[in-house]
Amino acid sequence: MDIIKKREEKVKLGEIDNYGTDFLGLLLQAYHDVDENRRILVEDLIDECKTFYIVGQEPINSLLSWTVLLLAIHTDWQEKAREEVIELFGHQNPHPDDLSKLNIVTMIINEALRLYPPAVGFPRKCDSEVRLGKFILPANIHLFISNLVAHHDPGIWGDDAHLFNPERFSGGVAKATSNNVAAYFPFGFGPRTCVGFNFATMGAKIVLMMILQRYRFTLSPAYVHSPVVHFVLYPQHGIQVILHSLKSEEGPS
Ligand code: HEM
Repeated sequence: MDIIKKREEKVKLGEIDNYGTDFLGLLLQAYHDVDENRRILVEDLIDECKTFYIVGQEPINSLLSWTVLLLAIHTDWQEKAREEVIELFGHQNPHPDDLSKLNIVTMIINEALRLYPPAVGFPRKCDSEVRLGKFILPANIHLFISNLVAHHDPGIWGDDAHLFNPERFSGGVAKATSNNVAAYFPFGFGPRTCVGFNFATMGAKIVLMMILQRYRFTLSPAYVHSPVVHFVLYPQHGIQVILHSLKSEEGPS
């Protein structure tokens, strides 16, 4: 509330002439909208801030944790990813405009999201009776649509569904799912699909690349595999890896 009040105060005192063009600014404009029908309540404003604060961090932390685990085990893919990053960016910080050039890193992120989707599913309610394949779903039924289940279905992904194989995404999602793209939905689908999709994948790629530029990592014997769902899918006991600085490997410079 402090941040909100400070911004409102600045507008009141004429220090700034609008609430700002960032997300909070847009929410504040909606809260102060002169048109009653468009105006939002202070509770809505606070709820939106809470939602973005939580969903803006936890799922990305989850994605990065599982990706680091997978690459600590599959060091061949870690090496391939590092080669790609060094070739594209050298030791410079990656620039968001160049992320579309990434191939291997994108395949790895896709595969990590398949095996360990941070949001393992989402609830839906049928407004009216609907046919879903051979099922008739009655009105008002509550459903939990699990991407975790779909992402591990050998009928879609093949016998290696449970294995880490980023190569399956080399031709994109359509090829990986044999043109059944709805079978892969780490960010949901339809009108309520994740609004943070681009931000999340961009952030995760940048952090991963910055780690790859600086460290080789292997799995610590202390690691105990125990994925649990508590809002997101996270490693209950953390992910212990051993970092090897690439600077020290290169020798003194
Ligand atoms: C790896 C990271 C993320 C994953 C896997 C993820 C996944 C999801 C999923 C599965 C949904 C439900 C979609 C549906 O009901 O169809 C969702 C909704 C949402 N996500 Fe994300 N998310 C991630 C990051 C983010 C970030 C960074 C933000 C914001 C900065 C964000 C904001 C939202 C919001 C606001 C919704 C609700 C959309 C609505 O109900 O209209 N997410 N996300």
